[in-house]
Amino acid sequence: MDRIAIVGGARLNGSIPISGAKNSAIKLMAASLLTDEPLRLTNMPRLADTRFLGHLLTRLGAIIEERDTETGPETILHTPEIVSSFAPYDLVRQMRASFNVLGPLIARTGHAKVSLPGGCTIGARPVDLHLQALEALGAKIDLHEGYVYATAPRGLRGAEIEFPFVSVGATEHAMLAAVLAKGVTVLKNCACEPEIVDLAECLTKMGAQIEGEGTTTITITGVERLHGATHAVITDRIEAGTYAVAAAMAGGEVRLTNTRADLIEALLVKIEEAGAEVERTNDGVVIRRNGARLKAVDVDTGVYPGFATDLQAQFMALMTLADGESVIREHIFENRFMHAPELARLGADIAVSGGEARVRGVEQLEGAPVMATDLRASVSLVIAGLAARGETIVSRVYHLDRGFERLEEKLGACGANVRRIKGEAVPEIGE
Ligand SMILES: CC(=O)N[C@H]1[C@@H](OP(=O)(O)OP(=O)(O)OC[C@H]2O[C@@H](n3ccc(=O)[nH]c3=O)[C@H](O)[C@@H]2O)O[C@H](CO)[C@@H](O)[C@@H]1O
Ligand SMILES: C=C(OP(=O)(O)O)C(=O)O
Repeated sequence: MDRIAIVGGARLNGSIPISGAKNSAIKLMAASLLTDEPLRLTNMPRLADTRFLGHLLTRLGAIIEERDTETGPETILHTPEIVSSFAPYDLVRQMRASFNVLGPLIARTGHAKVSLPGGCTIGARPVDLHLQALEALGAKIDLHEGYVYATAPRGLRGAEIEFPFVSVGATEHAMLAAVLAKGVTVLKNCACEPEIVDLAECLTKMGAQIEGEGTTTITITGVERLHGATHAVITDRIEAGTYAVAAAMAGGEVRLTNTRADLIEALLVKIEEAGAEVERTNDGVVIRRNGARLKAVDVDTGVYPGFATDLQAQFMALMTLADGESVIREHIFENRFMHAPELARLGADIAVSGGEARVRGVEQLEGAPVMATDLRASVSLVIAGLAARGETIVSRVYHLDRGFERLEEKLGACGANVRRIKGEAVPEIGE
């Protein structure tokens, strides 16, 4: 298993191009199952998660071609025929979003057998809302031995569905099924995340009829069939936010390009409150910090446009060096503070109680061996390592590789001392 070594102390100066969003790309890849024509996705991130999902889609009948073009990486997904409606445990357990093949499989073939999903262990993460939405659309769902068995022999029918609380994955899953259902579907209390808007825009290019994406009510008029399209994956706001925090932590001046400041406004306001300078540009954002000490700032995670839970660990790393006490409350996932004890190994002073963490800033962190526990937790340890005295070695970085493309290269180009220590290969899923 690879590890990442960081020697702290270097300021960051330079430019970082932000990749396409993992959390959008994987849903768009699932959407490709809805048509027998090719879907061409540009601005595609090359990540462990997109690779794993590629293995699953190939098993279901997709032909996938990855290209590096002058305008960037792209992937063409073409599923002329669904050759199997079975998504096995080994190909679904690694990543939550693999479960999103269930809706498209039912919509296209009328039946599916899909393993219950995995993903970051940041809470219980049930899929009850996904299944309730599919049932409301006319699917018959049974659960046996860790698998969802779904049938809809007469096809899916439009319905009115009100989610009892906001779920990104359930909103997307319902959209993926409803686009081919007969009649009109009205989804209420939907998530408004930018990745949902991106999915709606791609599905619309494929011929779907969708209104209201980005608001809490989405109306979908089902169509008989969808066709091929070309779509650019939206910028990864979590990657952008992560490097914004890294720049604030290490100091210096970092320009983030190929992204949108408006998508991380809730974070940028907090970075400004903490004392770093933020300049919103046409294609991203510039973060500057001189040597002055950061100030403690409180944060509450929330649904979009609130402060993203996927940036909470990174912000906690930043607060470990702030002057004063910062209170960080996690409202989305019940177990998303696993980075706290690892940050403590570097000298951070953090007290966790339920969904609240109190971070009392210290003058200096010191490098130490630490362990990545999930995707965003792992990058928070890298961020802390950038400002720690001496060397920090982060193990289990396969978590990080799920969602950060060429991290060492991107940080290294700005002067960070970050290198990968190659270890034994982790067996690749599906191989
Ligand atoms: C691959 C992907 O896009 N992952 C993102 C997605 O996860 P994901 O789609 O899993 O997150 P949700 O918005 O669904 O989860 C929100 C909350 O609802 C709960 N819940 C969800 C579904 C359900 O059927 N039942 C239920 O109880 C979850 O356990 C959680 O407590 O949105 C999260 C919230 O922005 C992000 O942190 C993840 O990075
Ligand atoms: C939690 C995440 O991913 P997943 O939902 O696949 O676990 C994430 O992207 O931060």
